[in-house]
Amino acid sequence: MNSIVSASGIETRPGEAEEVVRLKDVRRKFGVTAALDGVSLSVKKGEILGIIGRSGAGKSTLIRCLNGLERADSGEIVIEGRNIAGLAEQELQPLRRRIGMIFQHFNLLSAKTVEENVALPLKIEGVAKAERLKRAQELLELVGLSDKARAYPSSLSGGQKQRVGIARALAARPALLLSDEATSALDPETTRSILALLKDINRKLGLTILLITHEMEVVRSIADRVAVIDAGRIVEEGQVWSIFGDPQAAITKSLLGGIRPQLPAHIAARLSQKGGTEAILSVDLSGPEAQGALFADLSAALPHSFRLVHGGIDHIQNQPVARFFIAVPARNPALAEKVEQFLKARSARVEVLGYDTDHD
Ligand SMILES: Nc1ncnc2c1ncn2[C@@H]1O[C@H](COP(=O)(O)OP(=O)(O)OP(=O)(O)O)[C@@H](O)[C@H]1O
Repeated sequence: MNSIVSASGIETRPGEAEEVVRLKDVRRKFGVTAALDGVSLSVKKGEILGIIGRSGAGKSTLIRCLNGLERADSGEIVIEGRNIAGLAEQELQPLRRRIGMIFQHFNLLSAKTVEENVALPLKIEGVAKAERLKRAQELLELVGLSDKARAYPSSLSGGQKQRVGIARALAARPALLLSDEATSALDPETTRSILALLKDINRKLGLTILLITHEMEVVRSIADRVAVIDAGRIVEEGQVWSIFGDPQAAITKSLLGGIRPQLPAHIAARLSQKGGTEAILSVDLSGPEAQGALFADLSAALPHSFRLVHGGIDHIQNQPVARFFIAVPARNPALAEKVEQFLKARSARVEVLGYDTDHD
């Protein structure tokens, strides 16, 4: 197939978006622990990729391999078309500048003013003072902190400190912004404003962002795609609405437990595997099928065949994502079967969770 070499030197096939980052079979062991056990993934230009995983899954090791602080044992780490695995320290430095980073605890220098903090990456690059202060001003305007240029970090709120962190990360016009739990130390309202800022910058500048987080809400609200890492492996990957709407791996279901409707605990506690008066079904569907009148249609087709127990419709990336729990009379197995068939014909994922005798 024909390939095109773009301005950044990356080969792309026609119709394929340019990849800013590509990892291929990256491995890193610490003793017997495989922190990264064959990770392959890519981030396209202008995309926001979220990486989620439980503690110890390998997220920090992945970030450290990407910014060259950690060496992979094997595999390819390609940034803007260049494999950084195996590069010597001096060769790594200019490539490291192509990656901006923001951190949970901001990592600002307390003895420097806000504008000096923002301009620091440019000072390290040897950019003249007037030019770097001009750039710092532009960036402070972008993050809404022009009036704090001469302030010191200690006088700022957590949200303002993270805005400074974002401005500093963008100073050297990076190809990629790595966000390492950047909102984990912030309250929910401040988190929302920082996420809105990141999304805004992503849209305005076409900035590519890779964010590592244990907060599912962060991924839900700004990421385009999500990859789930577990024991050093990517176990699931796809568009956020699709993965959040229909997670396959047990770890993904568990991580998303707090964000997707769950069967209320008191009902779950009394389910048995047979012998109840009602079967409790989970019904998951996303995309266009989740729109509309599924339950009205079911009611019309099979009157008195179910009762809604719990659930709702969310919207992720403008796509409806529905998860409901329904109770179906168990005395008539043929009816329960028809309900299941009806829902599956509408592309729903249906699972019988158990049987209830004591409904409220
Ligand atoms: N320098 C090291 N020496 C020994 N083991 C390490 C080292 N760094 C990471 N590990 C191990 O590798 C695995 C992955 O660790 P990593 O810090 O990448 O996970 P994580 O997903 O970032 O976890 P957390 O969310 O808690 O920060 C863990 O089992 C960890 O104990």
